[in-house]
Amino acid sequence: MSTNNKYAQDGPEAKEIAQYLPYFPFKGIPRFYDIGGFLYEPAIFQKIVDIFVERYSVLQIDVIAGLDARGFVLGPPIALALKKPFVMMRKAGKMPNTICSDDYKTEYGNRSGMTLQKDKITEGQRVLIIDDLVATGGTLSSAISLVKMLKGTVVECACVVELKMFVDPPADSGLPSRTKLFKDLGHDGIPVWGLISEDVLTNEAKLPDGYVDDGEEH
Ligand SMILES: O=P(O)(O)OC[C@H]1O[C@H](OP(=O)(O)OP(=O)(O)O)[C@H](O)[C@@H]1O
Ligand SMILES: Nc1ncnc2[nH]cnc12
Repeated sequence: MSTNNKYAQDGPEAKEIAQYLPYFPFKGIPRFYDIGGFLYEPAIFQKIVDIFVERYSVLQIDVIAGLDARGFVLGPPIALALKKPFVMMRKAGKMPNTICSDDYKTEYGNRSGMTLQKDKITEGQRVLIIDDLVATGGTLSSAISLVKMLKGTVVECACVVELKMFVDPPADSGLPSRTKLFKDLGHDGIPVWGLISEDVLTNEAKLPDGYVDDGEEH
């Protein structure tokens, strides 16, 4: 069974939503995409949820997993609409009785393992993973590992934003490759879907005078 492919990446709906996803220099990178933009616009937030619900309403899913922290904002309304259980994949040390992935890297930082409570996925269950954005794929890889540790199957990883520059960058670019990372970890073949890519994310935030990048990691 496959997804409902009505909404193409960077299609008209994606282009509209992209206007509410500003970017600015933060955490030491030039383009940090801020989901706070669309969360502030109920009609746009609702549109995103509706698009995800439509895409996955035709797929057999047992559990929806959201990633700490921004996947916790997007996952629950989608899980409620699809009437599926929602499980949290949290950064280490936050929940009892967990399994833990290996440490992983994001576009701008190193992370200790991601965790999941042991009883939240059972053997053979079909899991949809949800996050706001995929860049290097380090975070999604940790989530996929957790599902595999509990013998579940990841049906897809779904994100509002997919930064395509990391999918298969030229060797001389210096960028990490998501394709290589997934292959090295045995995750190749697991689908990743993003509604919006950097190609249409053109809303550069106007920075206030005196703006400083006070993000956690540099
Ligand atoms: O594909 P990657 O390179 O791994 O980057 C993507 C991840 O980075 C951000 O999370 P972050 O760890 O900054 O956590 P936050 O949601 O708490 O800000 C984002 O929400 C994704 O989970
Ligand atoms: N460019 C980016 N913007 C927002 N969150 C991110 N997480 C990893 N890369 C990111």
